[in-house]
Order: sequence, then C-alpha cells, then structure tokens
Amino acid sequence: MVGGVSGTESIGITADVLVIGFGKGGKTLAATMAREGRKVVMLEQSDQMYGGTCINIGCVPTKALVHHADVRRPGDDPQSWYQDAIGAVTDLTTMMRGRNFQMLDTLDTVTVVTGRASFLDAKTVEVAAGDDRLTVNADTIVINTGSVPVIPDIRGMRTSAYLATSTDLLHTKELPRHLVVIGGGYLGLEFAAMYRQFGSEVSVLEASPKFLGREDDDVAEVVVDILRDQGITLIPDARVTEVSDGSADTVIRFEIDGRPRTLEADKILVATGRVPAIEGLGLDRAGIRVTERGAIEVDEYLRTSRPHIYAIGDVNGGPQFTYISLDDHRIVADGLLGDGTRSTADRRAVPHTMFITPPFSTVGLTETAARERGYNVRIAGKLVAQTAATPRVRIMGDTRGLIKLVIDADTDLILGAALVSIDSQEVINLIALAMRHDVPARELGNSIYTHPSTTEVLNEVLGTVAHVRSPSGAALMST
Ligand SMILES: Cc1cc2nc3c(=O)[nH]c(=O)nc-3n(C[C@H](O)[C@H](O)[C@H](O)COP(=O)(O)OP(=O)(O)OC[C@H]3O[C@@H](n4cnc5c(N)ncnc54)[C@H](O)[C@@H]3O)c2cc1C
Ligand SMILES: NC(=O)c1ccc[n+]([C@@H]2O[C@H](COP(=O)([O-])OP(=O)(O)OC[C@H]3O[C@@H](n4cnc5c(N)ncnc54)[C@H](O)[C@@H]3O)[C@@H](O)[C@H]2O)c1
Repeated sequence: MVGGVSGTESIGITADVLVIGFGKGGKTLAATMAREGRKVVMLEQSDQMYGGTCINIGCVPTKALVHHADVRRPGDDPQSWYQDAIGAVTDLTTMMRGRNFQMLDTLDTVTVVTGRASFLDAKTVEVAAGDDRLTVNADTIVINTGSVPVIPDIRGMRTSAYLATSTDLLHTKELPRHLVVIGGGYLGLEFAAMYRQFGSEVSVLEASPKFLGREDDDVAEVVVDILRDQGITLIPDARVTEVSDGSADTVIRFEIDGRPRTLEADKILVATGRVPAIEGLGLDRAGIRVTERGAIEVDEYLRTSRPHIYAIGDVNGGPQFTYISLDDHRIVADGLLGDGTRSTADRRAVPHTMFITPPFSTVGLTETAARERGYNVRIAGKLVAQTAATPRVRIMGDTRGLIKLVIDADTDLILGAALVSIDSQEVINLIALAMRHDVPARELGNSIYTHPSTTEVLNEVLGTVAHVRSPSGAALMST
C-alpha cells in the first residue's frame, strides 16, 4: 500500500479532505486543497490508474491512437504500424501516470494511498490492498470513482473470448481483422473510425433506428457519409441476440425488423455506455443516497445526501467528460474555499467533440431543438468543400464536413453549432465562449482571425447568407 502504510493490522489516519479516486476533478481538488495547507489523502485502487481514466484508458490514449492511425501511409504494414502505435501510446500513458502521481506525491500535505475504498460510516473509509487494511477518517470526503463499462446481458456475450472493452483494446497488440463494435455512441464511433484507419474491417451495430439520432438530419448525414466512405459498415436498428464463439472467430447474431442476420468477427468492442462506479463503496453505511440510475445523488453544489460528502465526475451521473469532472472540482473548491455560490446551474454552452477524422464538434441547441423551443431561427452554414476563403482545409488536404450555426434571428445570439471539420475541436471552444458571453453572431463573423486558420470559416459562414444543399439534397441552410 503506497503512503508508507502496510501490515496486517488495521491502522488509522486522519485527514481534512479525503478524495476517493484519482480522477480529473479529484486530483485537481486534492492539489488545490493541499496548496491551501489542508491535510489531504488521495485514495486510488490501482497503481496503473494514477491520474484516472482520461490519461490512462480514456481520452489521451484514444486520441493518440487516432493520430497514429491517421498518419499511417498506404504502404505501411497495418499490423506493425498498429503494434508500434500501441507501444508509443503505452509509453505516453506511463509517462503521464508518473507525472500525475508526482504532482500529488510531492505536495507536503498530500498522502497518496493505493487500495480499494469502502465506507465504514459517514466519516470513515476503509482501504483494502491485499491483506493490508487502513482506515481514513476525514471531515470532508470527495467521491471521484468514475464509471465502468456496461456489458449487455446478451446470450454468450459476457463469456465470449473475443469480447473487449475499450480498455482491453488499448492493450491488444494484434490488429483485429474484423472488429464488430456494439454501440454507435462517442466511444463506438471513435474506435470504429480509428481501427478502420489502422486497416481493420469494421462494422458497427447500433440499437437506435438512426446513428447520431440527436443531431439534425443534415449534420448526422454528413458524419455518417464520412464514416461509410471510410469503409465502415454502419448498421442501425440492430438488436443483438447472441454471440457464439468458434475456434478462430465469433458469430454475432442480430435482428433487423425481426429478420435474423449474422456477422463474424475476431474482436467485439462493447461500447454500449458506462455506469457510475459505486460497487463495493458501501455507500449505504455512510447514508449516501443513490439515484434510480445508479449514480450518487447530488445537489447543484455536488453535495450528496450527507452534506460533508461530495461526488464529482462520472460517478454523480452528470455528462461523462473530463472537462465536466474538472468543472465539478471548481464547484466543490468554491464550496470549500470560496463563497459557495458556484453550481452546476452556472454551466452554459458546454461543447463536445467526437474525435473521428475530421472531428465532429457540437455546442448548444440543434436546429430542430431550437425550432421546437419556439425560437425564430436563422441558419448560417456551408459544406466545408464549398468554402472559398478557408485555405487551411485545403492546405491540410481535408475538405470534408460542414459548418452549421443556429442563430436566434431576433437577438442575433448563437443558439448552437455543429462543426464537422478539421480543427473543429478548437473552433467549437470559441463559439462556446461567444455563446457564454452573449457575443452576437455578427461580431463573431466580423472578428479578426489569424490566417490561414480554420476559425476564419466563421468570417465566411457568418458573413454571408446563402442557400446550400447537403449531399442528400436536403436544405442545409435557410434564412
Ligand atoms: C475510451 C474513452 C475515451 C474517452 N474520451 C474522452 C474524450 O476524448 N474527452 C472527454 O472529455 N472525455 C472522454 N472520455 C470520458 C472521460 O474519460 C471521463 O468522463 C472522465 O475520465 C471521468 O473522470 P472522473 O473524474 O469521473 O473519474 P476517473 O478519471 O474515471 O477516475 C476514477 C478513479 O477512481 C478509481 N476508483 C474507482 N473505484 C474506486 C474505489 N472503490 N477505491 C479507490 N479508487 C477507486 C479508479 O481506478 C479511477 O482511477 C472517454 C472515456 C473513455 C472510456
Ligand atoms: N470524445 C469524447 O468526449 C468521448 C469519447 C469516448 C467516450 N466518451 C464518453 O464516454 C461515455 C461512454 O461512451 P459510449 O459511447 O460507450 O456511451 P454512449 O452512451 O455515448 O453510447 C452508447 C450507444 O450504444 C447504443 N447501445 C446501447 N445498448 C446497445 C445494444 N445492446 N446494442 C447496440 N447498441 C446499443 C446506444 O443506443 C448508444 O448509441 C460517453 O457518455 C461519453 O461521454 C467521450
């Protein structure tokens, strides 16, 4: 057990703040509280997870792999390129894990303890590592244990030798011949695009009738076309019924409209969502309530049903993004050190990026949602290929995608945006900032941007009002 404590008898330590889980919000809060002179204990169940999901098994390795896949040249051997990429990414995460550990361990008032946490009562947590036991008593406790993948209860799936979670795949050195991804959400589509780019055959089975069903049809269609053009087989409305393993591969049986179909694969990625990691935490012993969906119940200040215990990040059932966990830490830090006014209700215009190539980024309302809410909507948009004054996309050799902004015609404020374009993961942050600060669309369209940059597309798209057509022929833009 790290933290200088081992032995078979139970030893007790006290802290001002106990953080359970080395996630984004928890580690940042631990450092903030330590700099304020508070005695902090950070509990993490695995020495392979210092720094949490994002740097070890989430955002960082996956986005690094997307990069490695994208720079593979046609003549490069897929298997050896992939193996090298996995090796390079392992080196990267090892380096980042070490830095994350050091970041806390070098602070005088922080003790990092490695072991699994379980509440004994509302102020005491037991940590177990092998036969070692340690109790930590703290006035303030922050639960930051993240989430775990859901594996659907489908016949043969849980026991299949070919089944992988995203974490398993990140440690698989053999490039699958045929990867079948179950679930077409963020994780499923990112892995599908990445493995296709590495050279695998890829099929995605999605239960919903449409891929990206929450997006406007014209936007979803552009993304789906890009993925299909890449050679990915996208199968919506699929009800997976059984997985049956053979000696060299596995057969996935599914139904579409009641009609049976099959796919053979040498790897199945389960990407059907993640649920809060609360198993074994003994929340009932601390009197901490859990929602019907299995998340720790919190108020807008992220306090649980026990006001001295907070829950931040994926475990509180909020949106599962690293930057939300980080923002959760700001709310709790304000509660512990500031005036306690910051809350989840302050969040506006939170952007998202799906890291396919080119990336797909969104913020705020879709056109459909804005119209449903009764806004007088004006749309500014263009297919990227039809932009004339954005040389960056031509320099980079990728003119796929579209830019679409949803504007309130009465106030000229931006209600939302969907960008499918190189650099969209950067441009979306500018649009989100403009939305948060009520910068009108006209102002964003008339601003000075560096050249050549992808941001310049805002000059063009917001500066003109024209009608363009999506590849399907549906109206993409109207005023
Ligand atoms: C493959 C993948 C790709 C992703 N890509 C992105 C992305 O590009 N951008 C983005 O914003 N988000 C992405 N996400 C989501 C993002 O990683 C999570 O939302 C975020 O990491 C959650 O952070 P957290 O602070 O809630 O906790 P986590 O970072 O999950 O940390 C929780 C920690 O608690 C530890 N723990 C759990 N139970 C116990 C216990 N009982 N005792 C002690 N320790 C315990 C765990 O070992 C873990 O280290 C991705 C997720 C995945 C899986
Ligand atoms: N770029 C990013 O920010 C990023 C990347 C990866 C993951 N994440 C986060 O990780 C979390 C988990 O990602 P995810 O994609 O697993 O979850 P998700 O909830 O985003 O998507 C799950 C998908 O699986 C489908 N599904 C569920 N059961 C199914 C079944 N039995 N058969 C076929 N399809 C089924 C759902 O309809 C849904 O489309 C997300 O909430 C996301 O916030 C973020």
